[in-house]
Amino acid sequence: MTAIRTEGLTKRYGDVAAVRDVDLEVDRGEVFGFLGPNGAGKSTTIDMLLDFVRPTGGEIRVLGHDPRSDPRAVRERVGILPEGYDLYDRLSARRHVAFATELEGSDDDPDAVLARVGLADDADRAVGGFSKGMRQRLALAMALVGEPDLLVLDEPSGGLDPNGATVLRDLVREEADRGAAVFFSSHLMDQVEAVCDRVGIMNRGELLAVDTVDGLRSTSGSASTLVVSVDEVPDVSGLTVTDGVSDVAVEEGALRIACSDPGIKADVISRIEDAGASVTDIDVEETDLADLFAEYTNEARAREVDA
Ligand SMILES: Nc1ncnc2c1ncn2[C@@H]1O[C@H](COP(=O)(O)OP(=O)(O)OP(=O)(O)O)[C@@H](O)[C@H]1O
Repeated sequence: MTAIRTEGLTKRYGDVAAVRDVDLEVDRGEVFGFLGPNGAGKSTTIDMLLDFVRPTGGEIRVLGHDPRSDPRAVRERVGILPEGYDLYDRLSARRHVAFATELEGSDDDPDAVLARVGLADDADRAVGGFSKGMRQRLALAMALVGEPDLLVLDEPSGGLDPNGATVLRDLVREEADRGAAVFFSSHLMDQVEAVCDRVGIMNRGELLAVDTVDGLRSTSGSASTLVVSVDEVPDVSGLTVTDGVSDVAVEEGALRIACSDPGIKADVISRIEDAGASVTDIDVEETDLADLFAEYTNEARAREVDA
């Protein structure tokens, strides 16, 4: 079942197109990472999914409902970790979660929910004394109450230490495995890369690409970079025309060969040897999501400058 579907989703603020013509589909059981630089339109998109902001154009369905005509039906089944959330400093962590269960009409045990986010030992403490990361864990616990069909997490990694980041990753996978869709926005590429089935890259209101991380790697033309150290740099002008090689650079006794086809590496190495060089070392650098993200957003900027 589709958890989120948008068609031509658009939001204008005067001359600013915060979100432009976005078509998006996220399924139940899927973890979808929503990436983009500041001002890309991520929060505006999330706010439209939850009817906190009204679109100026396009269609939206969340869990089969139009949030504009049926916001309650949507919010009842969605667990939300908003960008800015309110906690009550004098109340305990347990009281916060109990409050969320009352609102949801859920019979979840608040202590069990707090244990999932690593706050079991702090259940009785007033949250006024909580650190930033502990507050973030508590807000996440409140979003988990009631087994939502869709989790919408706006920058969920904020303030989390490495242990908290692991807890978050495990929780996200558990929720997807029980059939929930997880839609989260983030600037932290390694978090997104580790946990997402697919990612969408937003820039200046436009959804530039939607794919798996591997899919983005192969369409960007740089799945990985082969770094081949040689005793003497040979003439490799023929290499760039090889299918599967998207770029060749020479750098301090090494050739850096960007490969769009991961299967081309052995062939590339034998061609370097055929050109008369002795290969002294070979290293493979996978293109990470941060590189891909920079590539997509820089390309979009270059197109705008050209236009
Ligand atoms: N209420 C508003 N009035 C006018 N412009 C707005 C409003 N809300 C958002 N915008 C504009 O819409 C664009 C997208 O903003 P949005 O907050 O959705 O970006 P974002 O991707 O969530 O950014 P960030 O990562 O910084 O949170 C920005 O240019 C922003 O200035």
